Amino acid sequence: MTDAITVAQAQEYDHYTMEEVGIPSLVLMERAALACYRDILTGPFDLSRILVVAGSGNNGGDGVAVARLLRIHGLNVRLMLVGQPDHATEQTKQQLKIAAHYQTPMTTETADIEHATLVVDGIFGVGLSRPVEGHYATIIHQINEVDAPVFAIDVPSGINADTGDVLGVALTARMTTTMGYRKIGFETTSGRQHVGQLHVADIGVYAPSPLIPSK
Ligand SMILES: NC(=O)C1=CN([C@@H]2O[C@H](COP(=O)(O)OP(=O)(O)OC[C@H]3O[C@@H](n4cnc5c(N)ncnc54)[C@H](O)[C@@H]3O)[C@@H](O)[C@H]2O)[C@@H](O)CC1
Ligand SMILES: [K+]
Repeated sequence: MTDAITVAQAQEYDHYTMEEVGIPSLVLMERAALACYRDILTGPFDLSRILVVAGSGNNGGDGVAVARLLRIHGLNVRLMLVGQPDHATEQTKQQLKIAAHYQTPMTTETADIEHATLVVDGIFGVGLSRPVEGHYATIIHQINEVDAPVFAIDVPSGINADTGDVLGVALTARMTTTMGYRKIGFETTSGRQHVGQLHVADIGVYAPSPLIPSK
């Protein structure tokens, strides 16, 4: 089994793939979203009422793309943004435009958290860099309180992917689909407990290696 990697390595490999290899960020994002969409459809989930919760970073972008894919598939999905849309990354803004094209229903109602049969977590991924507070913490607590299982995109939000530690508050996922490689923090007791069933998605991001000339 290939080695687990750190957050820094994940970010380095992403950067290398986009800048050296030349695969655009949105292509990687689309591949990440398709992998999550496939794992959601084939997973042990009740897909009657899906709530996708998205932050303003690229983890959120993955989430917005997953919501759009589920919508096109004809499922009852709603998208809840927890970040500031105007602070969103360029990729996430583009994903919001595409989701709007397909009339992906949006919600701000916390009642939709209670009514969900599945919550898809696109709040934070490997970009989590400080304890979760404020509105983000409130939403994570509300999701943890309901029965609906959580599907986490890349990293269960609130978990430090290098240590598995909870940064303030974190979601406990039934399943996590992480991009490219397992993360070292997922192998700790806390990491395993929050990640649930782990899938690793090949999205075209690989460590620079002698087999693949980097220059
Ligand atoms: N780089 C790429 O093109 C790809 C990235 N991918 C996705 O992008 C994610 C990484 O995206 P980002 O680097 O944008 O970061 P995240 O989307 O993980 O985090 C969002 C932003 O939240 C802020 N933040 C950190 N800790 C916070 C806290 N405690 N409270 C409030 N805000 C906080 C940071 O500014 C961070 O940029 C990966 O986990 C993965 O899901 C994948 O789509 C693969 C391709
Ligand atoms: K996440």
